[in-house]
Amino acid sequence: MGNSMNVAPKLFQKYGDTVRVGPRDIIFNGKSAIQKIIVEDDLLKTPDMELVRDDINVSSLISERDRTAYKQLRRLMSPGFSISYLKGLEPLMRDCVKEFEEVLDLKCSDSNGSVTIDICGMLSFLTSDVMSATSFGGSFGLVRSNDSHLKDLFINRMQKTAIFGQLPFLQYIPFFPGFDPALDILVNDIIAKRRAENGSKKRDLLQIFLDANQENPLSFTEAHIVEEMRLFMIAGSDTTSMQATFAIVLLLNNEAKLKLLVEELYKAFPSRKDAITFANTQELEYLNAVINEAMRVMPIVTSGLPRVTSDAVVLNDYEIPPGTIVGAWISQLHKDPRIWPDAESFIPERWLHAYKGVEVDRKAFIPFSGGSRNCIGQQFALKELRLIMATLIRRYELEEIPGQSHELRVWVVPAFKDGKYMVRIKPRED
Ligand code: HEM
Repeated sequence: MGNSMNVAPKLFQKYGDTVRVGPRDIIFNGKSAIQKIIVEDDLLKTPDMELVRDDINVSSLISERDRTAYKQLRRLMSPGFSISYLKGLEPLMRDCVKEFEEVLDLKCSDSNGSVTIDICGMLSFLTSDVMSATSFGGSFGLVRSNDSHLKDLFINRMQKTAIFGQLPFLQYIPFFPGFDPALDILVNDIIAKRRAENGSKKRDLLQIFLDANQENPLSFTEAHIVEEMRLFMIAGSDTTSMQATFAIVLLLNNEAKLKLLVEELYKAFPSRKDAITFANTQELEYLNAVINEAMRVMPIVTSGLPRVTSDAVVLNDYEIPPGTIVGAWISQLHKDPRIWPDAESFIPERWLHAYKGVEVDRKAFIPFSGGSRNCIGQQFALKELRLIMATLIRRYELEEIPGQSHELRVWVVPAFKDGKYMVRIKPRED
């Protein structure tokens, strides 16, 4: 798994847009095949989605495969991602970013003005604080405490779930470490605290889960609440933090592009103290172009989106039989030189006007997937990315520590092989 992001592109290069990688397992590149798999035919997720479940009988928004049950879940959770609801989350998100800034400022002043930090680790703490603050009733405070303990509980559980899903016998081997009960204790404490607050009803994801449980305690059980919280914490934190880190890597390695972004941000926020908000970052053209281009060149979804055919379907001129696993490689599509001139290069300008005579083809850019199973957190993530990027780039000078490897490995999302990305950071003058 760790190296699949590097193997698949080589297979496509060698064999073309359709590569059979197992008896009933085919990976696809090409706009029409990917659009058909993900959007037009909206094929079902694969049975191995069950591997991300703690308990095979307890599904979540991410792992539910049955179309009817999935629709009900999605309808239940959609209010938690509506535009008006997201607007209400802004103060909570901004408080987390403000805390991040205070911690950065303190680190700089304690070190005579500038400091070397692992920006990847710090952003991962920040996005976990944002998820816990906006969705589960209170920030974990990881940025302030610099203690990864709470986050590790979620990550370790995810890893164990995947290991036990593939090698179930391990659970029965004496002394093989099982699930750490600390995660359940943490989540159950959060739930108990919210139930005790009965009077002041918050309208966050946790409350949506609790209300669903109160209405239908048999179909949306306590175990479902825990499962949703666990998976939302994972889907909503390291995805955004890694994408922000990748945008920084690209900017620090493309000085001219960084300069253009800094200019746009100085114009929008002449003083270092100017408030950076959802509204005043939404329309910043170059910032949005940088974010799109970073998602294209260094995406966090680096494996194919796996789906399974229920009927025969024609993809890339091949008739694919029912019961075949078909992988839609969006990361490959995003770098297809037939669609993107200078596909491997970081060129935010292509999002502003035709580049080398070619307008961006929006149907060839689906970083949040499409169809019924698209990312429910897309708008949440974009708003968060704009706040984080505008804050970091407007308020700090960043410089990459030279000689670092940019090599990646994939677990749930890609991570640096060295586990960190070090930058020198210094508050900007006004
Ligand atoms: C840059 C950030 C993000 C990217 C690029 C991203 C990308 C994606 C993609 C490609 C999928 C579809 C997977 C598939 O089709 O198999 C997905 C699903 C999902 N994402 Fe995101 N995501 C991001 C951030 C978030 C955030 C912030 C949240 C929550 C607040 C979130 C929650 C989810 C959930 C719950 C699903 C499953 C949806 C379903 O199956 O109905 N994501 N994401």
